[in-house]
Parts: sequence; structure tokens; C-alpha cells
Amino acid sequence: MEKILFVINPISGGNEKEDCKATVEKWWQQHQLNGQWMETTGEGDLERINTLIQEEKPETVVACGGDGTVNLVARALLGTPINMGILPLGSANGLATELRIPENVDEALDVLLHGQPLPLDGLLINGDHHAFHLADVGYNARLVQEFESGDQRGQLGYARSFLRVARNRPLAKFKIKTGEQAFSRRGVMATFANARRYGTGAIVNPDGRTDDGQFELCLFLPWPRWYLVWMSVLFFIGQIDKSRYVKIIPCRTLQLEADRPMPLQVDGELVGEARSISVEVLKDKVQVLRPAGD
Ligand SMILES: Nc1ncnc2c1ncn2[C@@H]1O[C@H](COP(=O)(O)OP(=O)(O)OP(=O)(O)O)[C@@H](O)[C@H]1O
Repeated sequence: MEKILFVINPISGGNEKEDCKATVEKWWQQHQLNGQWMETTGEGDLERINTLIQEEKPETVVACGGDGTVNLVARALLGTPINMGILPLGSANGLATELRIPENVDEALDVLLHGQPLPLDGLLINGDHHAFHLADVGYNARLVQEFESGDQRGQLGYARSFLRVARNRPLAKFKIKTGEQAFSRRGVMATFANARRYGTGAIVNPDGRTDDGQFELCLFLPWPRWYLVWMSVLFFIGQIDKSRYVKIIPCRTLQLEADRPMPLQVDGELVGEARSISVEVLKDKVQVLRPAGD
């Protein structure tokens, strides 16, 4: 009987999980699977998953939550032969969307049975943060910081944070060194992109692939204020690479020095402020179950 461990974040997406858990348990029975739950607590979850993997030896571990939960499970599975599945239950399901994993629970469960395991690259940032989706310093990280520190949630809270950051955007001088080139530019944001799009749908890295053994530095130069609307259009039609205020550079390693500390965001989580950032592609990959035919 195939063993599957489901790691579920009870607070992801801000909704109850009871119906979803009942659907999953019925699915275990229907397909004679040996399923098990592990609920995350936000503390020591990685160690608990590692212990369960050693004791129970599951063939598949499924991340049930948003990008933070996917990141947690992917870290546990790096370099192992265990397949990772995803049940997208977060408020942001950026990586699941990128990998074409459906948000409908029945359809996502179907991918666990009939999908194919495909490799997913990972990035190591400053030697201790793992990213599988997108990380950045500057504009977007400041937006996440504003949103989290504000008392208003939802779309309205997001719109308010957006306007505040747009009025007073972060600006720094970046010194950048990749394997191939070294240069200095003033910029408002640098994204380290394994994937193509943010959870909001904004396409930051139109030609990115999650399995090509490299990542892209997407560098945003200071754009004139009038350009913001056109910039947003380019983000949503997948043509941001055509903007003269954006430079996209494929890399395997990167060193970035900013002339002031900037907020750093990794897979949807703020991890503090940094002036000096190193990024490298990890040698080990995670095998993620994706819809067959992708
Ligand atoms: N039981 C728990 N109680 C509180 N926080 C938790 C719990 N389990 C996990 N977390 C936290 O949830 C975050 C990950 O959330 P995830 O990305 O899976 O869902 P999400 O709904 O998309 O969240 P967010 O909107 O914050 O991105 C991590 O910060 C993690 O520490």
C-alpha cells in the first residue's frame, strides 16, 4: 500500500480545512492508500517532517497550503527520491499556478495519482534561505512589509499598501556580480526568479523555467511615475522584458550589494533586511508531481 504524508497548514488561505480533509480521506480509501496527516504549527515543522519521513518512509509528501507550505515541504525533500505533491490551499498559490496544479481539490488529487514527477530547481539565498518560486529585495518586499504591518487585510489593504510604496518607493545603488559580468546600477527592485509569475499573476520573468538549472535576475531601474500604469500592463500581458526599465539576466550565481539595507522576501515570507545578497542554484532538485503531458 502506497504511503502518502499530507502536510497541512491549518491557517493557510484563512479558511476551514474540515471539508477538504474529509475529501482527502475518502480519496485514500477509494484508492487504498496509506495516508497520514501532519499539521504545521509554524514552529519546528521542518524537523517534524524530517522525523516522519525517516520513521514512515512515505513515497510521496504533499504540501497542503500556500507558497510557504510548499517551500517547507520542498526543503524537506531536497535531494531525496521522494515525490512532492501540492494541494493549493493558500491565499497565494504562486508556485502551484506556475506548475499548472489545479486549485480544485479533486483535480489536484488526480494529479497525485496520474501526474508525472518533474524536477524543480531551488535557490539558496545568503547561504540559509531556500527559494523555489521567487525572492526579491526592494519594491515588492517593501509592499509585503507594509501589508503585514498594516491593520487592513484583503484587496483594500493591499491597494493601500501599494499606493504607499508607489509614493515612496525604495531606491538603492546595486553592485552586481554574476558568473559572467559585473556592473553597478540604481534600482528599485531586484527579483531572483526561479519561476515566471507572482501569486498576483504579475509575470516578472516571461521566459523563466523552473527546471533549467538557472535563475533570472530581474532588475527594475527607476521608472518615471507616469510609467506605472504601462508597467502594470506589461506585467499582466507577459511583456515586462520589453520595458527599457527592466533588465533580465540569466544566472547560476549572483552577488548583489546595495548601498543601504533593503527588505528581503523569499517565497512570500519576509526574512529581514539585507544589504549584501548571494544567490546560487542548488545542485539537488525536488521531484514535483505535475499534470501529465506538461
Ligand atoms: N498552525 C499554524 N499557526 C500559525 N502559523 C502557521 C501555522 N502553520 C504554518 N504557519 C505559518 O504559515 C505561513 C505559511 O503560509 P502559507 O504560505 O502556506 O499559506 P498562505 O495562506 O498563502 O499564507 P500567506 O497569506 O501568509 O502567504 C508560514 O509563515 C508558517 O510559519
